[in-house]
Amino acid sequence: MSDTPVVTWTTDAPGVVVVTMDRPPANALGIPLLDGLHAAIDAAEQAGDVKVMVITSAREGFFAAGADIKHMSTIDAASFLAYGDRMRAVNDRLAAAGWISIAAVDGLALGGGLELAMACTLRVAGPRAKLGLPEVRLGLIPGAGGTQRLPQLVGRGRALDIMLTARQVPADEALRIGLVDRLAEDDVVKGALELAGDLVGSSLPAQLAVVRTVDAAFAMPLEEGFAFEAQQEQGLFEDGEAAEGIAAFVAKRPPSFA
Ligand SMILES: CCCCCCCCCCCCC[C@H](O)CC(=O)SCCNC(=O)CCNC(=O)[C@H](O)C(C)(C)COP(=O)(O)OP(=O)(O)OC[C@H]1O[C@@H](n2cnc3c(N)ncnc32)[C@H](O)[C@@H]1OP(=O)(O)O
Repeated sequence: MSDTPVVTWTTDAPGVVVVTMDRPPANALGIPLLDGLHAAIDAAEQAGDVKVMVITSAREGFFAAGADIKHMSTIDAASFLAYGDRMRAVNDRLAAAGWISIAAVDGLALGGGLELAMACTLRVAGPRAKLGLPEVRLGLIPGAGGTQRLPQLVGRGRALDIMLTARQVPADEALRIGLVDRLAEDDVVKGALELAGDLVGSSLPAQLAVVRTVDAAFAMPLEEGFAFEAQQEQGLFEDGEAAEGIAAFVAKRPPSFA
């Protein structure tokens, strides 16, 4: 068994961490890779100063090929459930993290690999990116959040088309339908870091409140969503973020946010 870490992380700029998956041959999301992603999230939580996390791949042609089918072929139902829980836990931790996450995809992101990318706040695709949820070809459904997150990004009809046909969506179509947010001409990590650079100057608490409020719009009736929005806005006044942003504007100086 190789002791080469399958997940590494580096800090490329203040507040920005780049997490790289490298599990030969296809970044199948087996236990070693899931454990590595949990460890990277643990490290970011312990650091306490992460504003943006980029998640990418060192595997040529692959972001992540999905759940580890070979592993699934060897386990019983109970282990299958535990495996699914561990995969969903990575996605749920990312979706609720105290930072903005960006999936930098320039290869195949299939099944659980696309579910991982969709659990991130934003997605940047390179020209070689192809994204899909082919689980029906295995007699499965996208069981790590894909049936919930894909329709929120691309709408019901397109989500059904993608999941029912198991097809791979190329980068340009993914941008057009909202499955990815930006296209990088070549170096997808460079593109993700440019996006990170557009994020880090603003208030992270305010950005996280925007993410929570947008997500709430899919989970509650409109009037409750308006009330939740007002509650989030009030919290930003109470924790001083808004006061600092407004004072900085008036004083014509850069804000010093939390
Ligand atoms: C029983 C009660 C349980 C109750 C339910 C409980 C809930 C369970 C929830 C589980 C969580 C679900 C999570 C997720 O939604 C499920 C999935 O992700 S399923 C997997 C989805 N992914 C795929 O289907 C992709 C499969 N791979 C391919 O189609 C092709 O490999 C490819 C990616 C298109 C590449 O094709 P090629 O270029 O031709 O290359 P190869 O096919 O030769 O592959 C190269 C090499 O990589 C290995 N590999 C590729 N994908 C995987 C994979 N997903 N898992 C493991 N290994 C993979 C492939 O075997 C080759 O390896 P080699 O043979 O060379 O050693």
